[in-house]
Amino acid sequence: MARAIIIVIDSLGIGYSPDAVDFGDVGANTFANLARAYYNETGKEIFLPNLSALGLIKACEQASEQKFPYQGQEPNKGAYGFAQEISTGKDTPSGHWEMAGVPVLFDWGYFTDKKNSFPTSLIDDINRETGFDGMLGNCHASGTEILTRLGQEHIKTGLPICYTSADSVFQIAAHEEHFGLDNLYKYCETVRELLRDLNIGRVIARPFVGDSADNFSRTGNRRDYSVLPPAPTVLDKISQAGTKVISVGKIADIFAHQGIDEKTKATGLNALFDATLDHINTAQDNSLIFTNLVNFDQDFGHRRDAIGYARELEALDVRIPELFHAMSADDVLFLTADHGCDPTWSGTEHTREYVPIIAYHHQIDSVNLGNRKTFADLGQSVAELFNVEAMDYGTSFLSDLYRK
Ligand SMILES: O=P(O)(O)O[C@H]1O[C@H](CO)[C@@H](O)[C@H]1O
Ligand SMILES: [Mn+2]
Ligand SMILES: [Mn+2]
Repeated sequence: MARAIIIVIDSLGIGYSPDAVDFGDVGANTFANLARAYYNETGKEIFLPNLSALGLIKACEQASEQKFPYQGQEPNKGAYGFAQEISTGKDTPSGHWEMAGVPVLFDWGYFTDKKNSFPTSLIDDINRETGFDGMLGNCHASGTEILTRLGQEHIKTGLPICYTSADSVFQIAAHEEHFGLDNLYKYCETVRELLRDLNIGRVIARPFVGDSADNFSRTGNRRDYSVLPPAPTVLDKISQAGTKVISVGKIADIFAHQGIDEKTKATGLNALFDATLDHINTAQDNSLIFTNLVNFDQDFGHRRDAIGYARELEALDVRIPELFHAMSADDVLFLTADHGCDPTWSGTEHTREYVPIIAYHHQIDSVNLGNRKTFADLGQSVAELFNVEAMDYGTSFLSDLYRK
């Protein structure tokens, strides 16, 4: 039986979607805009020979009806299309759950006030349950900027740094040594519990190290505490039917550990990629290897670092042939994204965009999958591939991958 590999290039949007106006994101295009910025600042075209051969550039050109500078090839071995999100939010869980066949059609709870973001009653409950005298932050912030601003005070006072964003999140930054990793995780678990009536998607532990504002840096020990997806995802269905579902990176956290049979964590693009390859080299038949490449979003998208993002895409492109080499005759590879995060856009938030859907197996010709109406088309295709009952959302494109 087949194996499937899904790799999420976290935040690689390919052009603002028709509903971007509701998000203030008309004009955003993570991929095209970073390629332009890279060309304008370095004089070089982004070099993506492998991802372009799979159709990534074409998918973006189709989604946005725009051209941008790149060096690569015409699509010649893969299926490529662009998918619109039907979930209400442009956050990571919504994007991942939708691609797994379960869009988020309800509204998340949000902390909308930029300052004094958390309700006083919630802060009181947190202080009482955790035994702390207070918290720092209590505002909207970028996770790196807030360390520069409050990291020192955190070390001095021992109080955790709590912040949020336009996403449905409660984030907690704390020093790995001064505050301690276990204490941070314990604090997060308490907050997760106290948020139960507010419909907040995730509590995120953001541990960091360093001894001054110049060198505070976040570590790979981030942990996401997600609520459960609103319905069984394709991961639950195939896992129950006997497919081994293997998470690489933060996939397991995003799915609240539902429908996951094995997990490997790793930090950084190359380590995540190596872990994915290890699983492709060893996983039994009838497995799904599901990887999230968080660095694109966390280190470049939110940091509004277009040049870094472009270089990271080139670094990913170089490694694509290793995937082909590791894949067996029946294996199917999917590349996609969960939302946009245009590094040339104002602010530091995600952007409402189409995402690419790329598929590859060794016998595939170049196939244009066109405009997909929901990310759930991927989940529906995975359901068909592993022979489980159809999901409620999405249209499978599996047969298109074997069209001659
Ligand atoms: O600025 P940092 O801490 O990276 O936060 C970002 O990461 C969160 C989760 O993706 C988003 O809500 C966004 O605010
Ligand atoms: Mn994401
Ligand atoms: Mn993000």
